[in-house]
Amino acid sequence: MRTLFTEDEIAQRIDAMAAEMARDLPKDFLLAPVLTGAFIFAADLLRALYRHGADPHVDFVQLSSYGGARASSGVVTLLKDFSVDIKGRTVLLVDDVLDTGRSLHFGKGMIEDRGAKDVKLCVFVKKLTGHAEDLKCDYIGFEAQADDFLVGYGMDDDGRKRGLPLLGSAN
Ligand SMILES: O=P(O)(O)OC[C@H]1O[C@H](OP(=O)(O)OP(=O)(O)O)[C@H](O)[C@@H]1O
Ligand code: HPA
Repeated sequence: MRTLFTEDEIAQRIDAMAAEMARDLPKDFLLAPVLTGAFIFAADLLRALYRHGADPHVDFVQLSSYGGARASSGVVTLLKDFSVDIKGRTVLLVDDVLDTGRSLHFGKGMIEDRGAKDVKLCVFVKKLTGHAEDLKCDYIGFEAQADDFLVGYGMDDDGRKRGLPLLGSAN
């Protein structure tokens, strides 16, 4: 396992992202993390937002397309829907990694279909893949190479390594 970004680098980057979001987003925005991978990033981001004066509502959605594999199945399955009505709201959809882009594309489509006022996309790390879905992210923490299989900071390798506090590459 190779370290790509340390705990300190991650904390500093999240603080800077939160400062930008707290400045730019409306006071009543909804923070929507995509389970499972985004739960660690979302927890740190939420507390950094609070330190910067933003106090959003939080609601989770759960999507799955990889299972235990290192490559996308190509099909995104909705495992848990939003619990709140998102009509008319500004939603910040938060994921751990953008790879093919299918998951965020799917989540964004759901939010738009439900009549949100605005959808912003935020990702902890964007892989420099030739994205299957052409998605514009509003907030990007880090970039990684397409051939790195990322682990740690919420990201798993067949269910393991989510708790690793840094961002690593398994290959
Ligand atoms: O851009 P993509 O190619 O769609 O890949 C990104 C998605 O893949 C992972 O989810 P996964 O399906 O592995 O579920 P998990 O979050 O439960 O690990 C990750 O958490 C992202 O949601
Ligand atoms: O590189 C990755 N690591 C873990 N989960 C992932 N889901 C998409 N890409 C990745």
